[in-house]
Amino acid sequence: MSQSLQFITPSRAPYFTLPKFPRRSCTLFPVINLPNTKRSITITPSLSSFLHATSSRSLPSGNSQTGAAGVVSALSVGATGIEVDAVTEAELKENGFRSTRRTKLICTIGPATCGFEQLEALAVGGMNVARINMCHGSREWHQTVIERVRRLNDEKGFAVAIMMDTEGSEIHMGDLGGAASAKTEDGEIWTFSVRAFGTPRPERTINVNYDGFAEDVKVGDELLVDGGMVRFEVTEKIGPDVKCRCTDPGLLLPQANLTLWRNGSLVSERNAMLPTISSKDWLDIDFGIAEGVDFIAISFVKSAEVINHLKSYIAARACGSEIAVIAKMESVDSLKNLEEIIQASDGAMVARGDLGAQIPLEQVPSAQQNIVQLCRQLNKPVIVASQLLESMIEYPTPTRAEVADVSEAVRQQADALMLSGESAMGQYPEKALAVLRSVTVRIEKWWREEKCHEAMELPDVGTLFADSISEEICNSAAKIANNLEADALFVYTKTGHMASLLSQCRPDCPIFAFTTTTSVRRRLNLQWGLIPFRLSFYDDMDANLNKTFSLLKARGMIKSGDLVIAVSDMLQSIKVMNVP
Ligand SMILES: Nc1ncnc2c1ncn2[C@@H]1O[C@H](COP(=O)(O)OP(=O)(O)OP(=O)(O)O)[C@@H](O)[C@H]1O
Ligand SMILES: CC(=O)C(=O)O
Ligand SMILES: [K+]
Ligand SMILES: [Mg+2]
Repeated sequence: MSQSLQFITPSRAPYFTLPKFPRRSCTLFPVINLPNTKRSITITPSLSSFLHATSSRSLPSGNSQTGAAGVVSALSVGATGIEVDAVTEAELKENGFRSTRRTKLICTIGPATCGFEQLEALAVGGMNVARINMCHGSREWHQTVIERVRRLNDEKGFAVAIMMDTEGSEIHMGDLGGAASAKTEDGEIWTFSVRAFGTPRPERTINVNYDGFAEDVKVGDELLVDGGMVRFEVTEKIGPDVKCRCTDPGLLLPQANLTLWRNGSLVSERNAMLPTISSKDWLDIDFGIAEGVDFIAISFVKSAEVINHLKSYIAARACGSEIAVIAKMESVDSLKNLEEIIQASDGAMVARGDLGAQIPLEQVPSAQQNIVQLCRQLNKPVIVASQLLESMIEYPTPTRAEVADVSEAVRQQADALMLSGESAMGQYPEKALAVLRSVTVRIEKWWREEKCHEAMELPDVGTLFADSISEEICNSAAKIANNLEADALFVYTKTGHMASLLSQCRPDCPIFAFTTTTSVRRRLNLQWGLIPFRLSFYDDMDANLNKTFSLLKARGMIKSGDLVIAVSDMLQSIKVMNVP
Protein backbone atom coordinates (compact mmCIF):
# COMPACT_ATOMS: atom_id res chain seq x y z
CA MET A 1 0.00 0.00 0.00
CA SER A 2 2.67 2.48 -0.90
CA GLN A 3 3.76 4.41 -3.94
CA SER A 4 7.15 5.84 -4.28
CA LEU A 5 9.01 8.24 -6.51
CA GLN A 6 12.73 8.05 -6.65
CA PHE A 7 15.20 10.49 -8.02
CA ILE A 8 18.35 8.66 -8.96
CA THR A 9 21.00 11.02 -10.17
CA PRO A 10 23.97 9.44 -11.86
CA SER A 11 26.94 11.75 -11.94
CA ARG A 12 26.04 13.22 -15.32
CA ALA A 13 22.31 12.89 -15.30
CA PRO A 14 20.54 15.50 -17.33
CA TYR A 15 18.61 17.92 -15.20
CA PHE A 16 14.92 17.29 -15.17
CA THR A 17 12.14 19.43 -13.83
CA LEU A 18 9.04 18.15 -12.20
CA PRO A 19 5.80 18.97 -13.86
CA LYS A 20 4.00 21.80 -12.11
CA PHE A 21 0.92 20.36 -10.49
CA PRO A 22 -2.23 22.19 -11.29
CA ARG A 23 -4.13 24.03 -8.64
CA ARG A 24 -5.48 21.92 -5.85
CA SER A 25 -8.63 20.11 -6.84
CA CYS A 26 -10.59 17.23 -5.36
CA THR A 27 -10.63 15.31 -8.61
CA LEU A 28 -6.95 15.42 -9.29
CA PHE A 29 -5.98 12.77 -6.79
CA PRO A 30 -9.18 11.11 -5.70
CA VAL A 31 -8.86 9.39 -2.36
CA ILE A 32 -10.97 6.27 -2.27
CA ASN A 33 -12.00 4.73 1.00
CA LEU A 34 -11.62 0.99 0.77
CA PRO A 35 -13.69 -1.37 2.93
CA ASN A 36 -10.71 -2.04 5.18
CA THR A 37 -10.55 1.72 5.79
CA LYS A 38 -7.15 2.02 4.17
CA ARG A 39 -6.97 4.55 1.39
CA SER A 40 -5.54 3.99 -2.03
CA ILE A 41 -4.48 6.50 -4.58
CA THR A 42 -5.71 6.71 -8.13
CA ILE A 43 -2.94 7.99 -10.27
CA THR A 44 -4.10 10.59 -12.73
CA PRO A 45 -2.33 11.12 -16.04
CA SER A 46 -0.31 14.00 -14.72
CA LEU A 47 0.93 12.08 -11.70
CA SER A 48 1.49 8.90 -13.66
CA SER A 49 3.56 10.64 -16.28
CA PHE A 50 5.44 12.25 -13.45
CA LEU A 51 6.06 8.81 -11.95
CA HIS A 52 7.10 7.48 -15.31
CA ALA A 53 9.46 10.33 -15.98
CA THR A 54 11.24 9.72 -12.74
CA SER A 55 11.05 5.93 -12.59
CA SER A 56 13.21 5.65 -15.69
CA ARG A 57 15.95 6.90 -13.43
CA SER A 58 15.17 4.36 -10.74
CA LEU A 59 17.32 1.46 -9.77
CA PRO A 60 16.27 -1.87 -11.30
CA SER A 61 14.97 -2.91 -7.91
CA GLY A 62 12.12 -0.48 -8.40
CA ASN A 63 10.62 1.35 -5.50
CA SER A 64 12.06 -0.69 -2.67
CA GLN A 65 15.60 0.20 -1.88
CA THR A 66 17.72 -2.83 -1.19
CA GLY A 67 20.04 -0.84 1.00
CA ALA A 68 22.06 -2.07 3.92
CA ALA A 69 19.11 -3.09 6.04
CA GLY A 70 20.22 -3.81 9.54
CA VAL A 71 22.98 -1.23 9.53
CA VAL A 72 21.89 0.92 12.42
CA SER A 73 23.56 4.19 13.27
CA ALA A 74 25.85 3.91 16.23
CA LEU A 75 23.64 6.22 18.26
CA SER A 76 21.41 4.56 20.74
CA VAL A 77 18.15 6.29 21.44
CA GLY A 78 17.19 4.82 24.78
CA ALA A 79 14.80 2.07 25.67
CA THR A 80 11.79 3.52 23.88
CA GLY A 81 13.64 3.74 20.54
CA ILE A 82 12.41 7.21 19.71
CA GLU A 83 12.68 10.53 21.47
CA VAL A 84 9.90 13.05 21.44
CA ASP A 85 8.79 15.31 24.24
CA ALA A 86 5.87 14.47 26.47
CA VAL A 87 3.94 17.62 25.53
CA THR A 88 4.02 16.94 21.79
CA GLU A 89 3.09 13.34 22.43
CA ALA A 90 0.11 14.30 24.57
CA GLU A 91 -0.98 16.96 22.06
CA LEU A 92 -0.83 14.48 19.19
CA LYS A 93 -2.76 11.83 21.07
CA GLU A 94 -5.40 14.26 22.23
CA ASN A 95 -6.02 16.36 19.16
CA GLY A 96 -4.53 14.45 16.26
CA PHE A 97 -2.16 15.76 13.62
CA ARG A 98 -4.24 18.64 12.35
CA SER A 99 -4.29 20.70 15.49
CA THR A 100 -0.65 20.54 16.47
CA ARG A 101 0.86 23.99 16.80
CA ARG A 102 3.05 25.01 13.88
CA THR A 103 4.46 28.31 15.18
CA LYS A 104 7.29 27.88 17.67
CA LEU A 105 7.46 29.74 20.98
CA ILE A 106 10.49 31.28 22.66
CA CYS A 107 10.57 32.47 26.27
CA THR A 108 13.17 34.85 27.66
CA ILE A 109 14.24 33.49 31.02
CA GLY A 110 14.68 35.97 33.86
CA PRO A 111 14.07 36.22 37.59
CA ALA A 112 10.40 35.26 37.17
CA THR A 113 11.16 31.96 35.44
CA CYS A 114 14.65 30.76 36.35
CA GLY A 115 13.64 28.09 38.90
CA PHE A 116 13.52 24.44 37.84
CA GLU A 117 9.77 24.14 38.44
CA GLN A 118 9.12 27.42 36.62
CA LEU A 119 11.17 26.24 33.65
CA GLU A 120 9.33 22.96 33.66
CA ALA A 121 6.00 24.79 33.68
CA LEU A 122 7.12 26.74 30.60
CA ALA A 123 8.26 23.56 28.83
CA VAL A 124 4.91 21.95 29.60
CA GLY A 125 3.24 25.13 28.37
CA GLY A 126 4.91 24.82 24.97
CA MET A 127 8.25 26.65 25.22
CA ASN A 128 10.41 25.40 22.34
CA VAL A 129 13.40 27.64 22.94
CA ALA A 130 14.65 29.30 26.15
CA ARG A 131 16.40 32.62 25.54
CA ILE A 132 18.96 34.03 27.89
CA ASN A 133 19.82 37.68 27.46
CA MET A 134 23.44 38.52 28.28
CA CYS A 135 22.44 42.19 28.87
CA HIS A 136 21.20 41.06 32.26
CA GLY A 137 22.47 38.80 35.02
CA SER A 138 25.89 37.23 35.51
CA ARG A 139 27.40 34.31 33.58
CA GLU A 140 26.95 32.16 36.69
CA TRP A 141 23.27 33.00 36.70
CA HIS A 142 22.91 32.03 33.03
CA GLN A 143 24.92 28.88 33.56
CA THR A 144 22.48 27.75 36.24
CA VAL A 145 19.57 28.34 33.86
CA ILE A 146 21.29 26.35 31.09
CA GLU A 147 22.00 23.52 33.52
CA ARG A 148 18.34 23.41 34.57
CA VAL A 149 17.07 23.37 31.00
CA ARG A 150 19.49 20.52 30.22
CA ARG A 151 18.28 18.60 33.25
CA LEU A 152 14.70 19.15 32.17
CA ASN A 153 15.51 17.75 28.74
CA ASP A 154 17.39 14.77 30.14
CA GLU A 155 14.96 13.87 32.86
CA LYS A 156 11.66 14.73 31.24
CA GLY A 157 12.33 14.14 27.56
CA PHE A 158 11.93 17.74 26.36
CA ALA A 159 14.04 19.17 23.56
CA VAL A 160 14.04 22.79 24.68
CA ALA A 161 16.81 24.57 22.78
CA ILE A 162 18.87 27.38 24.26
CA MET A 163 19.40 30.73 22.58
CA MET A 164 22.01 33.08 23.94
CA ASP A 165 21.44 36.73 23.04
CA THR A 166 24.45 39.06 23.11
CA GLU A 167 24.38 42.46 24.72
CA GLY A 168 25.78 44.31 21.72
CA SER A 169 27.62 47.57 22.07
CA GLU A 170 24.86 50.14 21.93
CA ILE A 171 24.59 52.62 24.78
CA HIS A 172 22.44 51.63 27.68
CA MET A 173 21.79 52.59 31.26
CA GLY A 174 23.55 50.86 34.15
CA ASP A 175 21.66 48.98 36.81
CA LEU A 176 19.55 50.90 39.28
CA GLY A 177 21.60 50.13 42.37
CA GLY A 178 19.68 46.92 42.88
CA ALA A 179 16.20 48.40 42.36
CA ALA A 180 13.99 46.50 39.89
CA SER A 181 12.76 49.74 38.31
CA ALA A 182 12.51 53.50 38.80
CA LYS A 183 9.47 55.62 38.11
CA THR A 184 9.76 58.94 36.31
CA GLU A 185 7.21 61.74 36.36
CA ASP A 186 6.43 64.37 33.76
CA GLY A 187 8.76 67.39 34.03
CA GLU A 188 11.22 65.82 36.48
CA ILE A 189 14.91 66.56 35.95
CA TRP A 190 17.14 63.45 35.85
CA THR A 191 20.93 63.27 35.54
CA PHE A 192 22.51 60.85 33.05
CA SER A 193 26.23 60.43 33.62
CA VAL A 194 29.21 58.18 33.04
CA ARG A 195 29.83 58.44 36.79
CA ALA A 196 29.33 55.20 38.66
CA PHE A 197 26.95 56.19 41.44
CA GLY A 198 27.37 54.45 44.76
CA THR A 199 24.63 52.82 46.77
CA PRO A 200 22.25 54.11 47.73
CA ARG A 201 22.06 55.73 44.31
CA PRO A 202 21.40 59.51 44.59
CA GLU A 203 17.85 60.37 43.62
CA ARG A 204 17.09 60.75 39.90
CA THR A 205 20.50 59.68 38.65
CA ILE A 206 21.25 57.18 35.92
CA ASN A 207 24.61 55.72 34.99
CA VAL A 208 25.39 55.44 31.26
CA ASN A 209 27.80 52.77 29.94
CA TYR A 210 29.35 54.89 27.16
CA ASP A 211 32.28 57.21 27.99
CA GLY A 212 31.63 59.63 25.13
CA PHE A 213 28.01 60.23 26.12
CA ALA A 214 28.36 63.78 27.44
CA GLU A 215 30.47 64.86 24.43
CA ASP A 216 27.99 63.42 21.94
CA VAL A 217 24.73 64.87 23.21
CA LYS A 218 23.54 68.39 22.48
CA VAL A 219 21.11 70.51 24.43
CA GLY A 220 17.72 70.05 22.79
CA ASP A 221 18.33 66.38 21.83
CA GLU A 222 15.67 63.85 22.63
CA LEU A 223 16.79 60.87 24.71
CA LEU A 224 14.67 57.73 24.30
CA VAL A 225 14.81 55.03 26.93
CA ASP A 226 13.90 51.49 25.86
CA GLY A 227 12.71 52.54 22.43
CA GLY A 228 10.59 55.42 23.68
CA MET A 229 8.92 53.84 26.70
CA VAL A 230 10.26 56.91 28.54
CA ARG A 231 11.46 60.13 26.89
CA PHE A 232 13.64 63.01 28.05
CA GLU A 233 14.82 66.28 26.56
CA VAL A 234 18.45 67.25 27.15
CA THR A 235 18.39 70.60 28.98
CA GLU A 236 21.94 71.16 30.24
CA LYS A 237 25.44 69.68 30.18
CA ILE A 238 27.66 70.03 33.27
CA GLY A 239 30.98 68.20 32.83
CA PRO A 240 30.20 64.49 32.59
CA ASP A 241 26.62 65.03 33.77
CA VAL A 242 23.77 65.52 31.35
CA LYS A 243 20.60 67.01 32.79
CA CYS A 244 17.39 65.91 31.12
CA ARG A 245 13.73 66.79 31.61
CA CYS A 246 11.22 63.95 31.43
CA THR A 247 8.71 64.55 28.63
CA ASP A 248 7.05 61.11 28.48
CA PRO A 249 6.98 59.55 31.95
CA GLY A 250 7.17 55.84 32.63
CA LEU A 251 9.16 53.08 34.23
CA LEU A 252 12.96 52.87 33.84
CA LEU A 253 14.31 49.31 33.88
CA PRO A 254 17.93 48.30 34.59
CA GLN A 255 20.23 48.20 31.51
CA ALA A 256 17.57 49.81 29.33
CA ASN A 257 18.78 50.95 25.93
CA LEU A 258 19.28 54.64 25.16
CA THR A 259 18.90 56.30 21.78
CA LEU A 260 19.39 59.93 20.85
CA TRP A 261 17.26 61.80 18.34
CA ARG A 262 18.10 65.23 16.92
CA ASN A 263 15.72 67.27 14.69
CA GLY A 264 13.52 64.24 14.15
CA SER A 265 16.20 61.76 13.16
CA LEU A 266 18.28 59.21 14.93
CA VAL A 267 21.82 60.24 15.90
CA SER A 268 23.64 57.19 14.64
CA GLU A 269 27.19 58.34 13.91
CA ARG A 270 28.38 57.04 17.24
CA ASN A 271 26.75 53.64 16.73
CA ALA A 272 28.59 53.29 13.44
CA MET A 273 31.90 53.59 15.32
CA LEU A 274 31.10 50.84 17.79
CA PRO A 275 31.83 47.21 16.96
CA THR A 276 28.75 44.97 16.62
CA ILE A 277 30.38 42.39 18.85
CA SER A 278 32.06 44.06 21.86
CA SER A 279 34.89 42.54 23.91
CA LYS A 280 32.34 41.53 26.52
CA ASP A 281 30.21 39.93 23.79
CA TRP A 282 33.19 37.82 22.63
CA LEU A 283 33.64 36.54 26.17
CA ASP A 284 29.92 35.78 26.33
CA ILE A 285 30.20 33.97 22.99
CA ASP A 286 33.07 31.88 24.39
CA PHE A 287 30.82 31.08 27.33
CA GLY A 288 27.97 30.11 24.95
CA ILE A 289 30.28 27.84 22.94
CA ALA A 290 31.60 26.19 26.09
CA GLU A 291 28.06 25.65 27.33
CA GLY A 292 27.00 24.23 23.97
CA VAL A 293 24.06 26.59 23.39
CA ASP A 294 22.03 25.90 20.24
CA PHE A 295 21.66 29.46 18.96
CA ILE A 296 23.61 32.66 19.38
CA ALA A 297 21.60 35.78 18.57
CA ILE A 298 23.69 38.82 17.64
CA SER A 299 22.31 42.20 18.63
CA PHE A 300 22.46 45.28 16.39
CA VAL A 301 23.89 43.52 13.34
CA LYS A 302 24.94 46.03 10.68
CA SER A 303 26.37 43.86 7.91
CA ALA A 304 26.95 40.29 6.77
CA GLU A 305 30.65 40.60 7.54
CA VAL A 306 30.23 40.27 11.28
CA ILE A 307 28.02 37.20 10.85
CA ASN A 308 30.60 35.53 8.61
CA HIS A 309 33.33 36.39 11.09
CA LEU A 310 31.37 34.91 13.98
CA LYS A 311 30.49 31.79 12.02
CA SER A 312 34.11 31.05 11.26
CA TYR A 313 35.01 31.79 14.88
CA ILE A 314 32.41 29.26 16.03
CA ALA A 315 33.50 26.71 13.44
CA ALA A 316 37.08 26.94 14.69
CA ARG A 317 36.16 26.79 18.37
CA ALA A 318 33.10 24.63 18.71
CA CYS A 319 34.81 21.36 17.68
CA GLY A 320 32.16 20.02 15.37
CA SER A 321 29.12 20.98 17.41
CA GLU A 322 27.08 23.39 15.36
CA ILE A 323 25.69 26.58 16.79
CA ALA A 324 23.25 28.50 14.63
CA VAL A 325 23.77 32.26 14.35
CA ILE A 326 20.65 34.44 14.45
CA ALA A 327 20.92 38.02 13.18
CA LYS A 328 18.85 40.50 15.16
CA MET A 329 17.31 43.14 12.95
CA GLU A 330 17.10 46.15 15.21
CA SER A 331 18.98 48.98 13.55
CA VAL A 332 18.73 51.19 10.49
CA ASP A 333 21.87 49.54 9.08
CA SER A 334 20.40 46.06 9.45
CA LEU A 335 17.47 47.12 7.26
CA LYS A 336 19.80 48.62 4.65
CA ASN A 337 21.74 45.35 4.31
CA LEU A 338 18.84 43.02 4.94
CA GLU A 339 19.34 40.47 2.21
CA GLU A 340 23.09 39.96 2.64
CA ILE A 341 22.71 39.68 6.41
CA ILE A 342 19.91 37.11 6.22
CA GLN A 343 21.77 35.16 3.55
CA ALA A 344 24.87 34.96 5.78
CA SER A 345 22.92 33.98 8.93
CA ASP A 346 21.17 30.81 10.03
CA GLY A 347 18.08 32.79 10.95
CA ALA A 348 16.85 36.26 11.84
CA MET A 349 14.93 38.03 14.56
CA VAL A 350 12.65 41.02 14.09
CA ALA A 351 13.75 42.71 17.33
CA ARG A 352 10.95 45.25 17.39
CA GLY A 353 11.93 46.75 20.74
CA ASP A 354 15.10 48.45 19.60
CA LEU A 355 14.01 48.61 15.98
CA GLY A 356 11.12 50.83 17.05
CA ALA A 357 13.62 53.19 18.67
CA GLN A 358 15.69 53.48 15.50
CA ILE A 359 13.03 53.88 12.87
CA PRO A 360 9.68 55.65 13.23
CA LEU A 361 7.22 53.31 14.96
CA GLU A 362 4.81 53.36 12.06
CA GLN A 363 7.47 51.75 9.87
CA VAL A 364 7.93 48.74 12.15
CA PRO A 365 4.99 46.66 10.78
CA SER A 366 6.17 46.90 7.17
CA ALA A 367 9.77 46.16 8.19
CA GLN A 368 8.46 43.09 10.02
CA GLN A 369 6.56 41.89 6.98
CA ASN A 370 9.60 42.42 4.70
CA ILE A 371 11.95 40.56 7.00
CA VAL A 372 9.54 37.65 7.49
CA GLN A 373 8.98 37.35 3.74
CA LEU A 374 12.64 37.55 2.85
CA CYS A 375 13.57 34.94 5.45
CA ARG A 376 10.93 32.61 4.06
CA GLN A 377 12.29 33.12 0.53
CA LEU A 378 15.84 32.47 1.64
CA ASN A 379 14.75 29.55 3.83
CA LYS A 380 15.97 30.98 7.12
CA PRO A 381 13.90 30.69 10.29
CA VAL A 382 12.52 34.03 11.48
CA ILE A 383 11.46 35.13 14.94
CA VAL A 384 9.03 37.97 15.68
CA ALA A 385 10.00 39.47 19.03
CA SER A 386 9.10 42.09 21.63
CA GLN A 387 5.95 43.46 23.17
CA LEU A 388 3.69 40.74 21.77
CA LEU A 389 1.86 40.60 25.10
CA GLU A 390 3.55 43.50 26.89
CA SER A 391 0.57 44.35 29.11
CA MET A 392 0.73 40.84 30.57
CA ILE A 393 3.90 41.86 32.44
CA GLU A 394 1.42 43.44 34.84
CA TYR A 395 -2.03 42.13 33.99
CA PRO A 396 -3.44 38.61 33.63
CA THR A 397 -5.24 39.30 30.35
CA PRO A 398 -3.81 40.69 27.12
CA THR A 399 -5.25 43.67 25.28
CA ARG A 400 -7.24 43.05 22.11
CA ALA A 401 -4.54 44.88 20.19
CA GLU A 402 -1.90 42.49 21.50
CA VAL A 403 -3.95 39.48 20.44
CA ALA A 404 -4.29 41.08 17.00
CA ASP A 405 -0.52 41.61 16.84
CA VAL A 406 0.16 37.95 17.70
CA SER A 407 -2.41 36.92 15.07
CA GLU A 408 -0.70 39.00 12.42
CA ALA A 409 2.68 37.39 13.09
CA VAL A 410 1.07 33.93 12.95
CA ARG A 411 -0.71 34.82 9.72
CA GLN A 412 2.60 35.94 8.23
CA GLN A 413 3.76 32.41 9.12
CA ALA A 414 6.81 33.51 11.05
CA ASP A 415 8.67 30.48 12.41
CA ALA A 416 8.62 31.62 16.00
CA LEU A 417 7.22 34.19 18.41
CA MET A 418 9.17 35.41 21.40
CA LEU A 419 8.21 36.56 24.90
CA SER A 420 10.61 39.04 26.54
CA GLY A 421 9.68 40.85 29.75
CA GLU A 422 6.40 38.87 29.88
CA SER A 423 8.31 35.71 30.77
CA ALA A 424 11.55 37.20 32.15
CA MET A 425 10.17 39.44 34.86
CA GLY A 426 6.40 39.63 34.43
CA GLN A 427 3.80 38.57 36.94
CA TYR A 428 2.11 36.03 34.66
CA PRO A 429 4.77 34.23 32.63
CA GLU A 430 2.89 30.92 32.29
CA LYS A 431 -0.35 32.67 31.50
CA ALA A 432 1.36 34.77 28.82
CA LEU A 433 2.71 31.60 27.23
CA ALA A 434 -0.73 29.97 27.42
CA VAL A 435 -2.27 32.99 25.66
CA LEU A 436 0.43 32.88 22.99
CA ARG A 437 -0.20 29.19 22.47
CA SER A 438 -3.98 29.35 22.29
CA VAL A 439 -4.05 32.37 19.99
CA THR A 440 -1.44 30.75 17.76
CA VAL A 441 -3.27 27.43 17.40
CA ARG A 442 -6.61 29.17 16.78
CA ILE A 443 -5.24 31.52 14.11
CA GLU A 444 -3.30 28.76 12.37
CA LYS A 445 -6.48 26.69 12.08
CA TRP A 446 -8.52 29.62 10.85
CA TRP A 447 -5.85 30.52 8.31
CA ARG A 448 -5.63 26.95 6.97
CA GLU A 449 -9.39 27.00 6.47
CA GLU A 450 -9.24 30.41 4.80
CA LYS A 451 -6.47 29.33 2.43
CA CYS A 452 -7.72 25.84 1.70
CA HIS A 453 -9.07 26.70 -1.76
CA GLU A 454 -6.06 28.69 -2.85
CA ALA A 455 -3.15 27.34 -4.82
CA MET A 456 -0.17 26.50 -2.69
CA GLU A 457 2.64 29.00 -3.03
CA LEU A 458 5.84 27.04 -3.32
CA PRO A 459 9.36 28.38 -2.90
CA ASP A 460 11.53 29.01 -5.94
CA VAL A 461 14.07 26.36 -6.66
CA GLY A 462 17.72 27.44 -6.54
CA THR A 463 20.11 27.48 -9.43
CA LEU A 464 22.62 24.97 -8.04
CA PHE A 465 21.87 21.52 -9.43
CA ALA A 466 22.87 19.72 -6.22
CA ASP A 467 20.52 21.88 -4.13
CA SER A 468 17.70 21.91 -6.60
CA ILE A 469 17.04 18.16 -6.39
CA SER A 470 16.19 18.28 -2.69
CA GLU A 471 14.20 21.47 -3.24
CA GLU A 472 12.15 19.93 -6.05
CA ILE A 473 11.50 16.82 -3.97
CA CYS A 474 10.35 18.82 -0.97
CA ASN A 475 8.16 21.12 -3.07
CA SER A 476 6.55 18.08 -4.69
CA ALA A 477 6.12 16.23 -1.42
CA ALA A 478 4.46 19.27 0.19
CA LYS A 479 2.18 19.70 -2.81
CA ILE A 480 1.23 16.01 -2.83
CA ALA A 481 0.57 16.21 0.92
CA ASN A 482 -1.81 19.15 0.45
CA ASN A 483 -3.55 17.67 -2.57
CA LEU A 484 -4.07 14.31 -0.90
CA GLU A 485 -4.89 15.93 2.44
CA ALA A 486 -2.22 13.75 3.99
CA ASP A 487 -2.11 13.42 7.75
CA ALA A 488 1.61 14.04 8.02
CA LEU A 489 4.85 14.50 6.14
CA PHE A 490 7.73 12.38 7.42
CA VAL A 491 11.30 13.44 6.77
CA TYR A 492 14.41 11.46 7.63
CA THR A 493 17.24 13.93 7.83
CA LYS A 494 20.70 13.83 9.34
CA THR A 495 21.52 17.52 9.02
CA GLY A 496 17.99 18.90 9.23
CA HIS A 497 18.25 20.55 5.80
CA MET A 498 15.51 18.56 4.14
CA ALA A 499 13.22 19.21 7.12
CA SER A 500 13.78 22.94 6.72
CA LEU A 501 12.93 22.72 3.01
CA LEU A 502 9.61 21.08 3.86
CA SER A 503 8.96 23.67 6.54
CA GLN A 504 9.63 26.40 3.98
CA CYS A 505 6.69 25.09 1.92
CA ARG A 506 4.35 25.66 4.91
CA PRO A 507 2.20 22.61 4.10
CA ASP A 508 -1.22 22.01 5.69
CA CYS A 509 -0.12 18.95 7.64
CA PRO A 510 2.55 18.76 10.33
CA ILE A 511 6.06 17.58 9.47
CA PHE A 512 7.54 14.78 11.56
CA ALA A 513 11.29 15.29 11.34
CA PHE A 514 13.38 12.27 12.33
CA THR A 515 17.00 12.93 12.99
CA THR A 516 19.86 11.04 14.61
CA THR A 517 21.31 13.65 16.96
CA THR A 518 19.86 15.55 19.89
CA SER A 519 21.52 18.78 18.79
CA VAL A 520 19.84 18.76 15.36
CA ARG A 521 16.59 17.82 17.04
CA ARG A 522 16.85 20.83 19.34
CA ARG A 523 17.76 23.18 16.48
CA LEU A 524 14.78 22.03 14.40
CA ASN A 525 12.61 23.11 17.30
CA LEU A 526 12.83 26.69 16.03
CA GLN A 527 11.28 25.96 12.64
CA TRP A 528 7.68 26.28 11.60
CA GLY A 529 5.62 23.08 11.52
CA LEU A 530 8.41 20.68 12.43
CA ILE A 531 7.90 18.07 15.14
CA PRO A 532 11.44 16.85 15.74
CA PHE A 533 12.12 13.29 16.89
CA ARG A 534 15.40 11.55 17.54
CA LEU A 535 15.73 8.12 16.05
CA SER A 536 18.57 5.89 14.92
CA PHE A 537 18.41 5.23 11.19
CA TYR A 538 18.77 2.31 8.86
CA ASP A 539 20.04 3.18 5.41
CA ASP A 540 16.89 1.63 4.04
CA MET A 541 13.84 3.86 3.76
CA ASP A 542 11.31 1.04 4.13
CA ALA A 543 13.06 -0.22 7.23
CA ASN A 544 13.00 3.31 8.68
CA LEU A 545 9.33 3.72 7.90
CA ASN A 546 8.40 0.36 9.38
CA LYS A 547 10.40 1.05 12.49
CA THR A 548 8.88 4.52 12.88
CA PHE A 549 5.35 3.28 12.28
CA SER A 550 5.62 0.57 14.90
CA LEU A 551 7.26 2.86 17.47
CA LEU A 552 4.76 5.66 16.95
CA LYS A 553 1.79 3.28 16.82
CA ALA A 554 2.89 1.65 20.07
CA ARG A 555 2.77 5.08 21.68
CA GLY A 556 -0.57 5.96 20.18
CA MET A 557 0.81 8.84 18.13
CA ILE A 558 -0.33 7.49 14.75
CA LYS A 559 -2.81 4.84 13.73
CA SER A 560 -3.43 2.40 10.89
CA GLY A 561 -4.75 4.10 7.81
CA ASP A 562 -3.13 7.50 8.41
CA LEU A 563 -1.80 8.82 5.12
CA VAL A 564 1.85 9.72 5.24
CA ILE A 565 4.15 11.29 2.64
CA ALA A 566 7.77 10.46 3.39
CA VAL A 567 11.03 11.92 2.10
CA SER A 568 14.60 11.40 3.10
CA ASP A 569 17.88 13.18 2.53
CA MET A 570 19.73 9.91 2.19
CA LEU A 571 17.60 8.71 -0.70
CA GLN A 572 16.15 11.10 -3.21
CA SER A 573 12.65 9.73 -3.03
CA ILE A 574 9.06 10.46 -2.10
CA LYS A 575 6.87 7.72 -0.67
CA VAL A 576 3.11 7.95 -0.39
CA MET A 577 1.64 5.40 1.97
CA ASN A 578 -0.97 4.50 4.52
CA VAL A 579 0.22 3.46 7.93
CA PRO A 580 -0.20 -0.34 7.90
N1 LIG B 1 18.63 37.50 33.29
C1 LIG B 1 17.88 38.51 33.68
N2 LIG B 1 18.01 39.01 34.94
C2 LIG B 1 17.26 40.05 35.34
N3 LIG B 1 16.32 40.66 34.59
C3 LIG B 1 16.14 40.21 33.34
C4 LIG B 1 16.91 39.12 32.82
N4 LIG B 1 16.52 38.91 31.56
C5 LIG B 1 15.57 39.82 31.30
N5 LIG B 1 15.32 40.61 32.36
C6 LIG B 1 14.33 41.69 32.49
O1 LIG B 1 13.33 41.53 31.50
C7 LIG B 1 13.25 42.68 30.66
C8 LIG B 1 12.92 42.28 29.25
O2 LIG B 1 13.88 41.37 28.77
P1 LIG B 1 14.56 41.51 27.34
O3 LIG B 1 15.35 40.30 27.14
O4 LIG B 1 13.56 41.88 26.33
O5 LIG B 1 15.58 42.70 27.59
P2 LIG B 1 15.81 44.13 27.01
O6 LIG B 1 16.51 44.82 28.11
O7 LIG B 1 14.57 44.71 26.50
O8 LIG B 1 16.90 43.92 25.87
P3 LIG B 1 16.84 43.34 24.35
O9 LIG B 1 16.81 44.50 23.45
O10 LIG B 1 18.09 42.58 24.22
O11 LIG B 1 15.63 42.47 24.27
C9 LIG B 1 14.61 43.34 30.82
O12 LIG B 1 14.57 44.72 30.57
C10 LIG B 1 14.96 43.05 32.27
O13 LIG B 1 14.34 43.97 33.09
C1 LIG C 1 14.59 41.42 21.28
C2 LIG C 1 15.31 42.67 21.17
O1 LIG C 1 16.50 42.73 21.30
C3 LIG C 1 14.56 43.88 20.86
O2 LIG C 1 13.36 43.79 20.58
O3 LIG C 1 15.17 44.94 20.88
K1 LIG D 1 20.37 41.55 23.99
MG1 LIG E 1 17.25 44.73 21.35
